[in-house]
Amino acid sequence: MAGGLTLHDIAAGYDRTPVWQHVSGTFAPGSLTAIAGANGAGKSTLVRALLGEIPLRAGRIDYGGQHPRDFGYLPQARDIDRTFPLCVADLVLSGAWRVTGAFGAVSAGLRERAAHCLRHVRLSGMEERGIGDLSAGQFQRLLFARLLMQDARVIILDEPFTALDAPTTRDLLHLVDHWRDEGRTVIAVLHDLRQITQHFPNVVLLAQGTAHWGPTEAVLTPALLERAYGGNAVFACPMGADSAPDAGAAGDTRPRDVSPGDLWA
Ligand SMILES: Nc1ncnc2c1ncn2[C@@H]1O[C@H](COP(=O)(O)OP(=O)(O)OP(=O)(O)O)[C@@H](O)[C@H]1O
Repeated sequence: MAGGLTLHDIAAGYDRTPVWQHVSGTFAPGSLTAIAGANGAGKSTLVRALLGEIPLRAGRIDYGGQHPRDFGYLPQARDIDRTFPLCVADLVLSGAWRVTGAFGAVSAGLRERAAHCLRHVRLSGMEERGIGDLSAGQFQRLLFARLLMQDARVIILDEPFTALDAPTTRDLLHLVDHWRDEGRTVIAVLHDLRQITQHFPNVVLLAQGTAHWGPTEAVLTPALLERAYGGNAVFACPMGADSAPDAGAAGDTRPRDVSPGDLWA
């Protein structure tokens, strides 16, 4: 299936006990799927398995003729070293490494495309800035510009909106919608359940060592949420994302309590 991925009864882990097992399902071409679950449920482990970074304990992944190295991938912000001496333009252009090679010449056409990608995320005029001098939100916009530059059919985002203010989150969610409209396959690890119910039609909910996979309204039920997040049925919903009920000032990242009933309000 071009642009799709199918998991056949896979398991993965780091020691003798798998983090999760018996995970089966399809990320269809042009689909938008969230990966959800409590801290430690194995969301990043699933991302690593999809990227081929860790071996599977069981099962197989049908990549539909694609190679995971061609996927667009946005790691968690905490995993990125921003002290590296790169400017904004260099980082965006690095998204085209498949075209340019590691030390390849950059054509005028590629520079024009890079400028277009920066305009798309509202970073025009910052081309010469060092990446270490950007705010967290500007840096995340830059990473999305790099993904635009990469032009991948499959895009995997690991906690893309954590600690972002409402306008930045809204802009980047628009970009995700745009990718879906273009027929790209988007997979995103998210903690904000309201964001998932409002923007992601499909979800993989990791709970108790396996996955519940399907349409979001069929998976994020009170029973399965309780299975995933434990007995008190109250969930942290990061503020700053405009999806939070009574969202406060931009940049306010205090946790908020949201009950399962609120999710579909
Ligand atoms: N490199 C590793 N070596 C050993 N154990 C690991 C490694 N990486 C993760 N784990 C363990 O695997 C389990 C799943 O971790 P993972 O990071 O996939 O969870 P997560 O759902 O992404 O968590 P979070 O929401 O906190 O980011 C955890 O118990 C974690 O401690």
